[in-house]
Amino acid sequence: MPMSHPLLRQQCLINGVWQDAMDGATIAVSNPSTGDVLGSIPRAGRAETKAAIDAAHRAFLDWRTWTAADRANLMMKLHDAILADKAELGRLLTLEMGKPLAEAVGEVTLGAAYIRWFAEEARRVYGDVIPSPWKNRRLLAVREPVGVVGAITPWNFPNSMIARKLGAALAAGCTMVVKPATQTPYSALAIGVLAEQVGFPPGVLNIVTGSAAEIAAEMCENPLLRKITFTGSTSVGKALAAKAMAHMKRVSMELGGNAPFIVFDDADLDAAVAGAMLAKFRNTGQTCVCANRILVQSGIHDAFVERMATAVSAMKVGDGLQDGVVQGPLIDMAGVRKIEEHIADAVAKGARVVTGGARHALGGSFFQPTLITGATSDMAVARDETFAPLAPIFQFETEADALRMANDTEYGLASYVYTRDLGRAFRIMEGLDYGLVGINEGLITTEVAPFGGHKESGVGVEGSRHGIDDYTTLKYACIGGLG
Ligand SMILES: NC(=O)c1ccc[n+]([C@@H]2O[C@H](COP(=O)([O-])OP(=O)(O)OC[C@H]3O[C@@H](n4cnc5c(N)ncnc54)[C@H](O)[C@@H]3O)[C@@H](O)[C@H]2O)c1
Ligand SMILES: O=C[C@H](O)CS(=O)(=O)O
Repeated sequence: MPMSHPLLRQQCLINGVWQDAMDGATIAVSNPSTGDVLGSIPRAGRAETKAAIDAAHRAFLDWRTWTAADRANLMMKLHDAILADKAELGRLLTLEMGKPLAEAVGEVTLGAAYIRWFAEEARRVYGDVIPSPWKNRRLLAVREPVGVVGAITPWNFPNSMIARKLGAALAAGCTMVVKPATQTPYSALAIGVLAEQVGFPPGVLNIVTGSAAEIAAEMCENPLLRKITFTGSTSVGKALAAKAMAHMKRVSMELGGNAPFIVFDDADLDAAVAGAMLAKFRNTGQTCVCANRILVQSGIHDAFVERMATAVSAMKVGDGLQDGVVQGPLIDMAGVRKIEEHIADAVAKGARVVTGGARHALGGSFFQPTLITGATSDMAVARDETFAPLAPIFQFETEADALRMANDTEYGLASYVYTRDLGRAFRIMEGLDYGLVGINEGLITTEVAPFGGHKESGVGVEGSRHGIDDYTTLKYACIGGLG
């Protein structure tokens, strides 16, 4: 019996019609806190995805003719509807993903903010009137919507990762086919419910759940689909980008991270500990911008470890719907095995567990928030994205050591530095090879600022005044015969 929730839909949304997979196949969706089955979703594949792309193309031919102001007005109705239902959307998100309810409602609020931001940006998609080199011609460069967009999104932020793509796409005049993560489909489907309620025309937003490989293959190969935007792991993103480029699709890739969190001797200790707790343990350590390595200068090291150990051991672990819980379960047992591997590898190479280090007494995929010291660059935790509540402390001596250690990774998404020396703050910010830098701040994401990675953390930028560009194309018009 599926759970009771006012925004629960257990079908795909294609051309404004809620529908099952053509062969009736389904996939169960479970609550990671309890293991209970919440419901199911269609196991759709290529045929359903083709139908969704066809619908999105037909809708695009009309949606692109709407004025930017009319698109923006409808987007603001979606923004208002999301905020009006943020409590229920947050509860649904916690049920399917496990994050603490306050974080879930915060994510829904951020998702609405992306929709509002791009509703405002819709009317600022400017082109150029170019000074002509010819007396009898006039030159224009016009920004137009790229067309039908395929979006594939992760489980860790099942609302805001869709909203920051959907907002930019709708504002630019594009239509979309979304494939949400199989573990967390209901937040996406709930956005579909609200879009339908506020009056988005059928086919503007389509949501297809099921076989990731089959759905992605249709997105890559279907000539009516012009762009693929992906948020997820670097390994999947690289493979998907290669397939998409084989068919000359535009691609945006928001991929994995391995954020350094640098603390200098002159840092405000309390602020640095508070920032490290946010950057490391938000979403139970399952964010792309999580501090994966905490680099602490030797002079402040012991004091930092003592304060951090107190904060880490004080966190309440449990079902995200329970009051006071700040750490939920990992999404699945694969996540548990990965943190166990990282801890075992680190200890075998000389690290010390200060607090945590084992599965939580609650069982299932709950894990003790863990702090280790004596971490070194030869450890797995230094090279791979842990994506779990594990805080490894590395020690460094000089500014040059800190930058070298921080940049010693193929990733380049988020980074953080705590210092009260302004010159040092700029030297480190300018030396970090990352798309995002938090200076004396551990949580920096906002819809108004650009979000995108360097190196193997991705291609493209989401949010900010730049985020809409990837959903447009430039057309050059040369008007001659003017006598
Ligand atoms: N840079 C960012 O903005 C950002 C944001 C959130 C998460 N992430 C990254 O995402 C990862 C965690 O999310 P995840 O576990 O859902 O990632 P994932 O790559 O396993 O899955 C992401 C999406 O891709 C789909 N997918 C899986 N295999 C596929 C395939 N072969 N072809 C096409 N699609 C496929 C999944 O169903 C899901 O919808 C982490 O690495 C995290 O850093 C990055
Ligand atoms: O996991 C990656 C998300 O982009 C995290 S954030 O909420 O956008 O910072």
